[in-house]
Amino acid sequence: MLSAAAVRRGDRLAADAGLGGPVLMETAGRTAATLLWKVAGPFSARQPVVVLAGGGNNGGDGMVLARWVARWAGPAAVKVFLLAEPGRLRGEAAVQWSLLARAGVPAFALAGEPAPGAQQGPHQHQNPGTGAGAAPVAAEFPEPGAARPPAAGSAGAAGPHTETGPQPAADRPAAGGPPAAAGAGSGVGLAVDPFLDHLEAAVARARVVVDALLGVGVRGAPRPLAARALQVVGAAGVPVFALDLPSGLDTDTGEAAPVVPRATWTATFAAAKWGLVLGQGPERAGQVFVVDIGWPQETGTGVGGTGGEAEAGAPGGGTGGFPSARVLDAAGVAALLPRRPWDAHKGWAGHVVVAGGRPGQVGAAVLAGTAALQAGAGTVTLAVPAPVRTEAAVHRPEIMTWALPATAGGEWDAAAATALAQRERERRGRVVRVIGPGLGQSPGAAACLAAWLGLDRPAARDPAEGASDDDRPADAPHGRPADGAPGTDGEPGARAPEGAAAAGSAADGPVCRPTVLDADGLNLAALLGIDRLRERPGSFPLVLTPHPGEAARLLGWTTARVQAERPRAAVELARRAGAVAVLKGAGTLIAGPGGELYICTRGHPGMASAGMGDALAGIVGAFLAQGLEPLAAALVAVFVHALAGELAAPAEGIPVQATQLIARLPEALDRIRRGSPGSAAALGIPGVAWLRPPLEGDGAPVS
Ligand SMILES: NC(=O)C1=CN([C@@H]2O[C@H](COP(=O)(O)OP(=O)(O)OC[C@H]3O[C@@H](n4cnc5c(N)ncnc54)[C@H](OP(=O)(O)O)[C@@H]3O)[C@@H](O)[C@H]2O)[C@H](O)CC1
Ligand SMILES: [K+]
Repeated sequence: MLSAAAVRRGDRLAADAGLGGPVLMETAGRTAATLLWKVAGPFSARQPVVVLAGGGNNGGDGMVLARWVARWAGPAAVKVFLLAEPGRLRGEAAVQWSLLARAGVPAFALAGEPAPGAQQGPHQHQNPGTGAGAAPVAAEFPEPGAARPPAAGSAGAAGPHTETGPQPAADRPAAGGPPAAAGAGSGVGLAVDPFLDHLEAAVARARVVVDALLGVGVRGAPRPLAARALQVVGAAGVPVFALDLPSGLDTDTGEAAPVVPRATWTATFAAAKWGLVLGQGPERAGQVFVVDIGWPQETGTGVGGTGGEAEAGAPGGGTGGFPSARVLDAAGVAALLPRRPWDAHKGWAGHVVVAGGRPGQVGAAVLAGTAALQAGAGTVTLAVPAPVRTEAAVHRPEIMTWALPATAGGEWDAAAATALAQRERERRGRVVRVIGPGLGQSPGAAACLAAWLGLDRPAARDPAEGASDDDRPADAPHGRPADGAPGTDGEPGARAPEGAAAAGSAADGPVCRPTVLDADGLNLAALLGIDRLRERPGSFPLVLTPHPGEAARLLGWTTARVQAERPRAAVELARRAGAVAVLKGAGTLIAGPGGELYICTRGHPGMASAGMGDALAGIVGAFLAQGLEPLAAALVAVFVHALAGELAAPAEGIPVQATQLIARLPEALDRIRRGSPGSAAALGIPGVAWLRPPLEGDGAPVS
């Protein structure tokens, strides 16, 4: 997942490695043409493709695509509208414009003044690739006010002609003339209004419109002329296939002016861009495909190396804009999953203690505990205030309950901190805490949290912890992943050293254990101060799972700022807490304390419902309990949670209840192990992968 600045850097690295613009553009345009054919083809003169091209390299990509469609289906199957004066094109776009002429692709462009001394007429395309000798380079597309009548022999001169050869100027359609004349009158330069009229007529009859107007080079909202052309496209109601980004979408933030197209498909090049997953990006981009255009592997990007879904890394770690992130994929997650030895017993898979619940909010703790169980925890206990114990116990017979000291009103009492630690010591095996679901923010709960985090007094190691792994087979793999796991680099999978799994205070006091903080656990931590979390004794594994509101409280930002700067917010949470941070929401982000950043593109809006966060916290706890290091546990949990949410939904966006998601967790795990969800192979085009494969829910199989 890249910022605009990182894309520019990746481009430079590719060029330095000998893969210059022409090669990359040809790969981009041709692969996009193949993909377009697959999703919307076949094309013909009766089912044509209309390409709206801009004067930059995004337009160049569109012209390459047009050339290939013409080659496969004949020139009449495609029509190009260049919203620029051909004489002002430079570099690769100029080369592609002249190649269009040789391919006989019908095209319209804006009229411009011929350059002094420029050759006129059909011969000018003999001078390809320079754009030189043509009009002086303009800094901008002409605006409506600057529209000029078509100048005979001007704009069309350097550009395409028809399959029947260049036509005399007299054959060109007059302004407002019949667009069907595109064959005979192609390559002509038109004033703005007739250009837009022709575009409108062509789009109305098109099978699909390719949006190649603006890519990552866009600055600000589309200017008036570009906006008018995009309006024409949007009004037609024809499916739109966007190249790199829907034109005008901000590459980094996903901000979109109203005219930015709502594409049905977007083919994005080299790696996904933040703007496709943030802000309005997801609703404007439609189904996003990541196209490997051959950036050298050293740039750290591309989809080729994974054998799976989109994986996009940081060329040099991301410069400017947002930090770069890796896209979680099924293959990478599968490599991190814990593998149970055949003789595993329940102690092997650890013990999850959910500390939460209070009168009226017992369900949150129950959901976290049930999710932990379904995700593979060996044993699960709900540690709750005594008055709600029975209520907590009735849901799942497999789950134990501990009744802890409570106030008269049933809230947490400060004495519960020590009571919980005492009960935990009676357990063998790895104990992991999930603190927060339904906890409340009472003074007693706050005191407990500080004690559990070891932030109430100096702490030391828990002597009981030394025996914790005794009942684990000596050679149990603890889910250690293969090194170099694609999609995750393997590094998060390394299991935390045994000693790091727990640190704490004297045997009679509170003990610190691997911990997941969620919900009110986070709100109370915000009151303690996020920076204090770094002071926790022994730096025991800690995973924070805030939603944007909780993240805002932790960081002292507004929720709006967190949402506008999600990548930065996630990295900041992890850095300041010295912990793993999971910033929930559409495109959940997972950040490690060392600056690692991942994004999960799976899941769907139907998962925005009560109890989903509680379930996720429990799942993270389950993978910590099964021996995964915190970053690996968070990555696996987020992906499994999202996939289970997809499996539980009959269709995208249909509401899913937390209990339904939890019921699908074993199936989600199984699918990931088998490597089935959304593999690139299912798409059938090497080097092209879904950023977010189609929903695999009930009744919605991958097609
Ligand atoms: N990632 C890769 O390795 C490759 C990407 N390719 C494609 O190239 C584009 C980026 O190309 P670039 O030429 O840098 O920029 P664009 O084509 O996106 O846009 C530049 C033109 O847009 C005009 N512009 C800019 N802002 C606006 C605006 N707000 N309204 C209207 N017009 C605007 C700009 O005009 P100026 O007068 O402002 O200069 C340019 O005309 C990338 O997205 C990929 O599609 C390569 O093909 C392969 C390698
Ligand atoms: K575009």
